[in-house]
This record gives sequence, structure tokens and C-alpha cells, in this order.
Amino acid sequence: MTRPEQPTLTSSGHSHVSAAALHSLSGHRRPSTLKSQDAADDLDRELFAFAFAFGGSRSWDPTDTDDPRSPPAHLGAIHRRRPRSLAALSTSSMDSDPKAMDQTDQPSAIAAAATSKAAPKVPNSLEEYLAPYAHLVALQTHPNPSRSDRVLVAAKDFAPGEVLFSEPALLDSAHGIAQEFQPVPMDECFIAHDYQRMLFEFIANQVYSPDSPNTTLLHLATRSLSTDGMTSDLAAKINADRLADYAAGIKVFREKVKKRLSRRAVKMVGPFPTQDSLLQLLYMIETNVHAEELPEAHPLAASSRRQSDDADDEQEEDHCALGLVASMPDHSCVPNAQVCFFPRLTGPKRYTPPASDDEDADIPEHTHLLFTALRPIQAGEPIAIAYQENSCLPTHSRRMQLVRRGFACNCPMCAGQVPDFARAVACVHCGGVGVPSSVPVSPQDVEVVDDGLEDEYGDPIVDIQFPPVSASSASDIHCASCSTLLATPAQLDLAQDRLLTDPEIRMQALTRVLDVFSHHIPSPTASEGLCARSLAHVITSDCAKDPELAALLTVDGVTPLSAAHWLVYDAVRRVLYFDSDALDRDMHLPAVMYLVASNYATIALATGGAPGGVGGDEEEDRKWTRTIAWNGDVLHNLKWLMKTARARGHVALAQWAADRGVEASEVMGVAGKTSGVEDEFKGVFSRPRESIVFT
Ligand SMILES: C[S@@+](CC[C@H](N)C(=O)[O-])C[C@H]1O[C@@H](n2cnc3c(N)ncnc32)[C@H](O)[C@@H]1O
Repeated sequence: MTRPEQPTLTSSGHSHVSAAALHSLSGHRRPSTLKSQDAADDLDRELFAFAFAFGGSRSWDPTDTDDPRSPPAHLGAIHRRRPRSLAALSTSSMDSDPKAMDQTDQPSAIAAAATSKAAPKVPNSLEEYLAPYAHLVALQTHPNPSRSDRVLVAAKDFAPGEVLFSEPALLDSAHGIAQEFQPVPMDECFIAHDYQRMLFEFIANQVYSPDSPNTTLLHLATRSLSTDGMTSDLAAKINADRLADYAAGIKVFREKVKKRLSRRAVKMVGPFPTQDSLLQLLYMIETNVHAEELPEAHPLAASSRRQSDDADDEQEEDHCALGLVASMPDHSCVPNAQVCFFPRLTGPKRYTPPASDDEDADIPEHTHLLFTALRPIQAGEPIAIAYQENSCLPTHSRRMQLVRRGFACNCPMCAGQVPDFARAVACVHCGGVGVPSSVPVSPQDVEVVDDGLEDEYGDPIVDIQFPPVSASSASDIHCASCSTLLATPAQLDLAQDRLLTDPEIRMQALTRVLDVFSHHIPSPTASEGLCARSLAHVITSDCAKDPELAALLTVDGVTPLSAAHWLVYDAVRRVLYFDSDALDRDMHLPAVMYLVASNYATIALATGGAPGGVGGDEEEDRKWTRTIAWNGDVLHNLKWLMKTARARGHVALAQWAADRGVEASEVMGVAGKTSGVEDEFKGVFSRPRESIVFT
């Protein structure tokens, strides 16, 4: 769950979280309606049947396939919290060994069954846990001397689309036991429901199954994982109110859970976690968890929708999962990897307790966190994903979002090692661009100002400030093609600031953007001819053709591409999101295509891709499509578009989105296939097109 500031379209109105995003902000959600949930005090009978069957004093060897409590054979290696490293230690089966990952067809390798009966050795240290992954990835101290934390690097070369590694989740809000937990209402305990489920899963393991491999691994995770997204000096300053809410919330949560559990006649054989250890666990979850939106058909989505009727959407849940290796990649604004959940969470799968000890339990499938390469990665290179899809945001906004996660980003783009395309400026003379480097910001440069203002809940509103880039040694920006001086750093700061913050410009842009998309962009019938790279022209050419919009996007002769794009993107999003009838108007197709593609096309434009005309050069098109496809939000927007267009009877538009979806997920390689996204697009329309029937 991240609640990204960069909005993407969803049918639910809920900010989308790509699977690649971390969950760090989701805990801070206030219900607007307070409600009592006495009924929630009772845990389902099934939960206890489950906890008893898989924990307590009864020994259970998860690899013993004769044990009725073991996972059904078809789930194979994907079973409850037994990491792949264990499978590798206990069996020579290639299918269950991460070493086999780069030699086999990934999906089948992941899904294949492990049948070894050898007793697993439970890793007791991070080194032991990482050993089976050693030929793929390695954990090192950070090469940047200003950082005291660790970084995950590639142990070999990887090609785009190749699986880097796959790890079964240690904690998963969709595990049976977590799903069955009835969260404490947020007005009593201010901790997001999905986080509460994970905390509960940890507690259930500890108290019912203290000696199990799962519990050992969970303790290893709590010893090994960082909490600094919440506890670093910077995070503590910025998240002061959330830290206070969490401290109070964890106390209530612990008391409630303890009371609920002790009311039952099931013996707790392990110690109940202390308040401090649960608080640390919550910080650890928030710093490291991965999340995706729950599929609509999933029971948790349905229950959170029901709750959100009264609570103004504040309690919507995500599917959250936590791994150990999966917690190690850095964030980068120019990521070289992405993560997805595998297998895809489909609803409505729910744990059904076995009627007797002789029957197999129906255990929900085990989520793996599957990492794939987006670009060629060389051995020794740090593996970095985008904690949030922010690459297209102007430098200042991008940094601000990451500071809210507790760190000042020093990825290659933020540290000035590669050009910062978010500071690109359009050249009015030759149509080219100028792209400067960015200037690094250290945590000490970040000022947190408390003006005494409070939000509607009485929480302080803190203002985060960086020194402007122009105050540093940033150099002037020249056009890469004709060398014209385009802007000084101070002029660029000013222009970006105006475009991003002036409400009047926003309002004017909304009207003009509608006009531009209705008149200047090729009509829907020309959709076949539109390709990703043609959309890069939107700002530098199409928007510029409208004198009023061009004037709006230019401040004192400077057109900052990223901020201009953001203004247009935001206007389009508002029109489509709040006025779905816009889909019925002429502007719909180009506008949506712009929405889907433009930010990524802008990236490519600024990083060296030279957009040609419309279509024509297949090689060039592929390159651009690839650039665009390497982003989870694109798939998300396409899915939204496909469904909405289909519901409204726009066959061609829905088909366009479905085709782009298949294309994009193919480009994303294994991740697209294993996450099921590709099937989702393919499954909606059966070819040939003429036979499409809308229901
Ligand atoms: C999910 S953890 C990553 C693993 C962490 N490096 C460790 O040693 O456990 C997230 C933390 O790593 C650090 N981090 C990740 N990406 C970073 C970046 N681009 N710049 C600075 N710090 C980063 C921050 O401290 C952040 O809170």
C-alpha cells in the first residue's frame, strides 16, 4: 500500500499501489466516522481450529507429506511460511531450489511440488537464510560511505525480464490465519487493518507454535530487518504524530488480542509478545512491507468495502506481504528491478478448517515475492525497485515523497550520477531538451517546520522544506541539440514551483487541456497509428500548438517538462476520474492514452530517446513501448480503462487497452506472466475481435 501522491486511476477511487511499491504510509489513516464494533471482539471458531491444527503443542513437520496437516500436494513448495531457502537446504529438487531459478521456466519452477521428507534445517542467522540465494544476490554494506545500512547486489548478470529471486512471504495479510482475524476498529486502535492482520499472524505463531520453523523465521526477520523508515532521526521528526498514534494503538491492540485469545480454551504455549516488541514489529512492517490492491472478488476487499461505507473509505485494505530478502532492495527513481506477488491473489479463496484431523486442510496458496530485472543488471550492481512510481515527478516533489518514508534518496538520479530528467527543460528554438544533473540532498538539509497548524483531526501539519536546488552548485541548463541556454537553476525552480502550486494555473489548464485533447490530438479512429513515442510530443508539440496552453506551461520563457507534464496529467486525470462521461466524449481515447503513457514517454525523451513521428520505425516503437511497460502503474491504468470502457460499451477503446495490456505484460517478461496480469487482459476478449460480446 503505499498511498502514492502520484494518482493513478482505479475504479474504486482508492489510490493504487503497484506491487513494486512499499507500504510505508498506509498506517496513517483516520476513520472519519467512529463506530463501535463489540462484535469484533470475537474471533471465528475457524481461526482457533486453524491455530490449533498448525500450532500448539503438537509437532508438525511441514515437509512430511503423510502428515494430514501438511499442505496439500498441489500446493507443493508453496506452503505456509517455509522459505525457499529451506526447501533448498532439504532437497536436491531443482524445482524447489532458488539456484534453479535461472535455469528453469520460472512459473513452473515456482509452482512445482517439493516432496522431500528430509527434515528442514531452520536458518538461525541472516547468513544462513541468504545462503541458498547466494548465487543470485548478495547483501553488502552500502558503497555510499554516508549510509550505514545494507544493500542487495546482483551476484551475476541478469537480462531484462529475468527472475532475480523469488521468496515466500513470511507474513502475509492474506494467509488464512491473518484473514480470519477481525481487526480492532481504527477509532479504538489507530493501526491499519492489513497491518493488524500481520501482527496477529505473528502473535498466533508465537503463542501457539513457539518452536515451529515459522516462529523461528519470524524472529529472525524481526532481528534482521530495518525499522528506520519510522525510527531514523528524519523519520522520527516527520512521523512524530504517527509514532505517538502507533504507541497508543499497539497498547490497545495487544490488550484486545490477549483478551480475545485468553477467552478461548486453547492453550497458549508460547509467551505473549510485549508491547515494545509489537511496536518494533509494526515499525519493521511499515519500513519493509510490499503491498498490492486486493482483487475485487477477494473476501477481504468485500469486507473492507462494507466497512468503508461507514468510514469514508478509511479502512480499505491492501494485500500486504513481508519477506526477508525481499526487504533488502533499495529504492531508486530509476529502478532496475520490479517486484510482483506470485501466485496472484484471486478471490474468494478462504481457509476452510478440516472437519477432522484425518482430512487435509485447504490452505490458501502461499504468496511469493518475485523480483525481475527491468534492465540488464551486471554482477555487483545494487538491485533497486521503485518504492513508489515517482520517476516522472519534479525533483522536489519526488524527494518530498521519499522523505515522508524516512530517508533522503541517494539513488543514482538523486545523487547526480545520471541526468535528472525531472529537471528537463524544453527548447523553444529547436524542439530539443536540456537535462541537467540533480544535486544530492542529505538528511541534514531537510527542515521540518511545525507552524502550529493542525489538520481536521487535531494532528499537527508539518511542513517539509529542502533548500532549493538553485541554492546549490547546480549549473545552467543548455539544450542538448542546439546548446541554447534554456534556464538557470533559479529560473527552473521558479517555473516548476509556479506550475505545481498556483491554483489558478491549474484551473486554467483544466479547460485548455480539454480543448487540446479534443482538437489537436489524432481522433480515436486513428488509434492504430498512435504509439507510445508519439505521445512524447504531447507537451513539446501538441500542447505547444495551443497558444494559451503553451503560455500556461511556460514561466518567464522556461518550460519545465516534468512540471508541465504533471499539470496536464493531473488535469486529464481529474476530468476522467471525476467525470466518467468524459469517456463518451471525443477526447477520451487520446486523453487516456496520454494518461497511460505520457509520463513514461517523457522519461524516455529526457533520457535520450528521440521521438520520431507517429508509428513508422518498429524498432523505435518497441523501445518506447518497453520503456512505458516497465511500470506497474501503466498496467493498472490499462486495466481500469479496459474495464470502464467495456462497461460503457466502447469496444474499440476496451480492445485497445486490452491489447496494450498484453503487450506491456509481455514486455515485462516473467513478472507479467506469473502475476497473471497477462491472462487478465487476454481473458477479457477472445479473438477474433468481431466475436467480442459485451455483457
Ligand atoms: C526496505 S529497507 C531497505 C534495506 C535497508 N537498506 C537495510 O539495510 O535493511 C528501506 C530503508 O533503506 C534505506 N534506503 C532505501 N533506498 C534508499 C535510497 N534510495 N536512498 C537512501 N536510503 C535508502 C532507507 O533507510 C529505508 O528506510
